[in-house]
Amino acid sequence: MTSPIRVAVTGAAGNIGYAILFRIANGDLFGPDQPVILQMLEIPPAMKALEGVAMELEDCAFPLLQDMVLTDDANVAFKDVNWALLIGARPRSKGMERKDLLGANGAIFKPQGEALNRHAASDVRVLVVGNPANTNCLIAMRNAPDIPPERFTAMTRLDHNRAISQLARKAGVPVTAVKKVTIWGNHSSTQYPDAYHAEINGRPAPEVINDDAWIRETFIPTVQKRGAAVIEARGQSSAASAANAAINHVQSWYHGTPPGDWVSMAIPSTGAYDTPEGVIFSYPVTIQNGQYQVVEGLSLSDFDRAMLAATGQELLEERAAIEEMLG
Ligand SMILES: NC(=O)c1ccc[n+]([C@@H]2O[C@H](COP(=O)([O-])OP(=O)(O)OC[C@H]3O[C@@H](n4cnc5c(N)ncnc54)[C@H](O)[C@@H]3O)[C@@H](O)[C@H]2O)c1
Ligand SMILES: O=C(O)C[C@H](O)C(=O)O
Repeated sequence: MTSPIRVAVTGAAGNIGYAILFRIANGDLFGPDQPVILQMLEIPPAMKALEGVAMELEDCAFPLLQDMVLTDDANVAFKDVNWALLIGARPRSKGMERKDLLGANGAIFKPQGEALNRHAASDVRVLVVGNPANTNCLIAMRNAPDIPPERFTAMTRLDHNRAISQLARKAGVPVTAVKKVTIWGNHSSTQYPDAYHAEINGRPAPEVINDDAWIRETFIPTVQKRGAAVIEARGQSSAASAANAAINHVQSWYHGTPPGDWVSMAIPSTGAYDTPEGVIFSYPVTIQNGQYQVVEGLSLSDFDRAMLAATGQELLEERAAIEEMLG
């Protein structure tokens, strides 16, 4: 029997937790033959709710769900984990920017980075979803000095998926016709959703769209502000689409990217395309055998460069605001 993969999920009794746990237990991350063990972390007041979620997981009788751990101790939750999905954090409410959460949420990621460093399996890979995701990821990474930094990533896949859908709708094509979309930089309203290097049915997206004003004045701000639009409409931040994007992120990292396409992942900056060092920056990446690589050789216009510079600058400012939390 294949040995199980241990997946830690923090904030497991929260909204995203509720949308993601059942899919993981169903085998959506690693396929239909790979058993999993869910190691779920919550804070003490949410433990009772977590017990209810665990009862429901049990009631699904998922064949691949080999065991569950429910705990309010990060040392227990991260014991021997192969994957850590760091979701637990406060969501923003109407009128807030994600970086307004930095003080409250940043403090969660220092002890979690330390606990991962002490207890995770040697092959651990980390996805940070809790906002502000890039800078929380930086905090966790810097407090886990024994884990190779490239194992720490933050989620811009939801923005990536949003961008695909917007382009497909505008072009009147199925989402599968849209490839090579990129989200550059921060998971924030300064992110740069890049349609200029994208393809639709194998042709340059700007040529197919043939409406540059729409790209600049509608597409880019729609993707940048979609999280806020969902909060405005639902009264709560996106949960099912965020869970779906987290599943996609892990799937791509685990199974690889298909030929002729790439995905967006926020990773420790490589300095590529003149991006700032020492932050978690989202790039276009291809993935093979569990290793991601930034797509090289894209030619950037002045507009692209200005957009990258703006989001890079915001990441530097976020880092400066939490400098004391970096190990
Ligand atoms: N990167 C993205 O694209 C993206 C998308 C959607 C949401 N988010 C972010 O994900 C986070 C979670 O969103 P949600 O809707 O599930 O929120 P939620 O409030 O429904 O759930 C968060 C859960 O985290 C728990 N929690 C708080 N502190 C914790 C800690 N120290 N350890 C473990 N658990 C802890 C809470 O008890 C709660 O159950 C928010 O920060 C939200 O902004 C990110
Ligand atoms: O926008 C938010 O605060 C939630 C999330 O980051 C999103 O993009 O939907």
